[in-house]
Amino acid sequence: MTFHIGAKPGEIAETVLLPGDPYRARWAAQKYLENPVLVNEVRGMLGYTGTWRGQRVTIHGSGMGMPSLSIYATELMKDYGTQTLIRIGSAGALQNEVKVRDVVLAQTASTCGSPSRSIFRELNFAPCADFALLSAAHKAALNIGVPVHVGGIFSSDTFYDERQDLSDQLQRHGTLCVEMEAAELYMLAARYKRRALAVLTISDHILTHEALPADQRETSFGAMVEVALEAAFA
Ligand SMILES: O=P(O)(O)O[C@H]1O[C@H](CO)[C@@H](O)[C@H]1O
Ligand SMILES: O=c1cc[nH]c(=O)[nH]1
Repeated sequence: MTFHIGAKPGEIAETVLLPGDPYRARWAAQKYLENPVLVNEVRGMLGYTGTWRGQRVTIHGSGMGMPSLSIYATELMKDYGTQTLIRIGSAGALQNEVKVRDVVLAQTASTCGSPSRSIFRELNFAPCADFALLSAAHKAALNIGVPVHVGGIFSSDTFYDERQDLSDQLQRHGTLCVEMEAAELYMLAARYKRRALAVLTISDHILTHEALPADQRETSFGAMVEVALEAAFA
């Protein structure tokens, strides 16, 4: 047990999928894992361990934002020995060719600040995905047939953006989408020498304001979960 995770030693798998939403963790575990067992519910942050094609997997909520993600990712790596961490999140599209329901694989994630900012001081560290996971996820997305984009994303500290100038520069420099956790996940994985990837589903479009209807969220998130599982065990 840790401050924030109630699982006993051995109850967390070496591969963990991390949705921001704990209810997405429950949905994905019940839909994709064999024999999912609830291993954490401290603060309502649900985590389930089961198997996928015979391989042990945990699906655990990370909460919203980098401070929350950093707590769970750090405890998973340091206290439970997690080796592979794949975020399965929603994101807002920043490019016209990136459409609602498309999958984005975050090759790198820019940020204005994250919990790791204080240790990097003046260094603008460039967080990046594990290449083997990224490559396997791309192959899996092509096999599944879901539209997929690979490139840079933005991990924001704010959902309600007040910086149109920043959005304009991100868009101008080819940033595919915005979400709120990947940059810190990649920084932590680099620090602890683990594998990390963010697989994202576009839930809304920053330019067109199109959004995924609530009743289509689950079905649209399925491809992302399948891509993450295929990549983890490729
Ligand atoms: O759908 P999740 O994984 O929570 O991800 C996105 O959704 C939340 C904001 O609504 C933030 O956590 C953002 O990163
Ligand atoms: O952080 C996020 C997540 C989904 N959609 C957004 O616009 N922002």
